[in-house]
Amino acid sequence: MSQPAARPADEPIRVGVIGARGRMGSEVCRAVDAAPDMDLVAMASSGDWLFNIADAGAEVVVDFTHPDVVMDNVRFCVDQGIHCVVGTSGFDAERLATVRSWLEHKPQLGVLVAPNFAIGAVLSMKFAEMAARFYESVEIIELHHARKADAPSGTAARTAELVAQARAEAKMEPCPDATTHQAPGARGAELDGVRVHSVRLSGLVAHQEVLFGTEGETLTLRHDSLDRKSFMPGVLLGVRELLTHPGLTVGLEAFLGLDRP
Ligand SMILES: NC(=O)C1=CN([C@@H]2O[C@H](COP(=O)(O)OP(=O)(O)OC[C@H]3O[C@@H](n4cnc5c(N)ncnc54)[C@H](OP(=O)(O)O)[C@@H]3O)[C@@H](O)[C@H]2O)C=CC1
Ligand SMILES: O=C(O)C1=N[C@H](C(=O)O)C[C@H](O)C1
Repeated sequence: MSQPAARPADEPIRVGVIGARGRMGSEVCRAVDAAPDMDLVAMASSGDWLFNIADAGAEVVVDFTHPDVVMDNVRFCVDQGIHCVVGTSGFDAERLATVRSWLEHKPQLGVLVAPNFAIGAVLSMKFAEMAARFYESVEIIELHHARKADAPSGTAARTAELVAQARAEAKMEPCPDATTHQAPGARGAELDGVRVHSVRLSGLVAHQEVLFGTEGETLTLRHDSLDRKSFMPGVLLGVRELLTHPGLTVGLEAFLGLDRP
């Protein structure tokens, strides 16, 4: 089984992109191309042979594909000893545990799974986690472009998970909700006890509101990605940091120093 080779620090990082023709993948190719410390050595699209990426000597792969195929791509990278930055959505606890198990025998290899690479989205998730214990009610509204394949978004699922953990630690009751009559879906999906509503609208990119409420006040945390360029600094940071962060990292927080109190 391959391990990543020791690398000279002053050489550009050799990066491959899977999903290179997609909305995110094409933006990543442009960002990597423009980064002075990176070389874009391989681009794979659906139907392409992934071994081209290994043959090109990629050290780090960036994956923006589809929840149905991403696990095969990560498995390929781990088998080939290539670090992997994963932006594709669809990761639950079971998938993360599987990736962790693949990495057990690869002590030098890193995989980053980040539900959202935009700094404001990462901060918003952090702020939601902080606010959760102070408000009896919370609901999430995520709003995306109409071509998005999955609902709810990976960001909303992660936000719900973080909020639910904070509420459980504070031993809070379920959110109050007296609804007894409703049209199917009117109250959204329930994730970890948190209601999540998904809007799909042409013209949007990626947006989220976390609504908190308690006696006499509400707090709304809103983040808007208005352009896919908003994700690029985070993706490039992930590529650089993975070289020195073996194992599975979930979320960009650790690479931004936001995992510390
Ligand atoms: N973490 C983050 O910050 C962000 C995450 N995302 C996530 O990234 C993913 C992609 O989003 P987006 O770029 O909008 O989607 P797109 O549909 O625009 O792009 C996905 C691309 O992946 C290609 N693809 C599908 N299967 C394979 C495969 N087996 N091997 C190689 N390429 C493949 C598709 O090709 P084809 O069209 O030919 O099938 C398509 O070009 C989604 O899960 C989305 O939620 C999006 C934005 C930010
Ligand atoms: O599909 C998208 O566009 C996005 N997907 C990610 C998600 O599902 O959370 C990140 C961001 O919201 C954009």
